Amino acid sequence: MPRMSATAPLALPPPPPVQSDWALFLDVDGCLLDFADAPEAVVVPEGLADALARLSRALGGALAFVSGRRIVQLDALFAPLRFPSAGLHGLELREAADLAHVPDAAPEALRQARDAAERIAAGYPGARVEDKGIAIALHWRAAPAARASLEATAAAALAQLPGYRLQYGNCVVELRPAHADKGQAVQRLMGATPFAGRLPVYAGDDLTDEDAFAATNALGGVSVRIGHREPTYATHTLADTAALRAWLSEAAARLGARA
Ligand SMILES: O=P(O)(O)OC[C@H]1O[C@H](O[C@H]2O[C@H](CO)[C@@H](O)[C@H](O)[C@H]2O)[C@H](O)[C@@H](O)[C@@H]1O
Repeated sequence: MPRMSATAPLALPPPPPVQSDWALFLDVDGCLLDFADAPEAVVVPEGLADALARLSRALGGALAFVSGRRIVQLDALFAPLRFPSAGLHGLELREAADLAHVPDAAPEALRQARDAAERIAAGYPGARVEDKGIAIALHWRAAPAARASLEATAAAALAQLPGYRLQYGNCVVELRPAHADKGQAVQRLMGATPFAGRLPVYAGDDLTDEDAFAATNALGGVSVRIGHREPTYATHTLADTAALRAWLSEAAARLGARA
């Protein structure tokens, strides 16, 4: 596995144009979509769903979302499209449009942690507790003052939740089962049709995407960091969500015309 740069930021190159023999894995929040103050407030920009559908067809269906969100949320955001997807940071997996692996119900200690976090969030307008079933996300994007209390609640709850881990992200800490990650999701998807035999290419922005960058690199693929977060395992970079969408739109127009 390549070493993550922990000192001076690496001058990473932009990725090459998308090729028809690639398997494309896309993170969602902060990568495909701009951040919003709350999970349900994100907007799918005009034309993005069409571009993804065209690109998916041009790649023989080898385009998947790999997200911290639940797959059901991804389907709702991009309805009526249903892409192969990994949800909950790799805990949920749907290799094809009609297949889903649904994890177990939440343990009692997680429900108690959710209730405790909701009591804290009530004191900070804008703070959010997102209930994702077997995982919860404590958000402070619109209420930075809530951060310390939410982080402390999550850390305390972790002691009562064997098999769980904290997942830090952009203005969020999550309590989630530890037994899967986005890297494992990429490995699993690459073993399935229509991904197998293609070159894996992964785009993402956050800490949870580093597992996928490392897995993609180990498979000889191309990993693309969106934004400037350091250190990273990524081998390539694009400046922001708009640059990623432009890269995908160009590919949809070029490869879609040939398909
Ligand atoms: O793996 P991703 O697709 O990037 O999902 C990671 C988390 O994304 C969402 O939270 C983030 O986006 C929100 C909407 O823009 C924003 O309000 C929040 O501050 C971000 O952390 C989502 O709500 C989480 O469940 C995902 O795990």
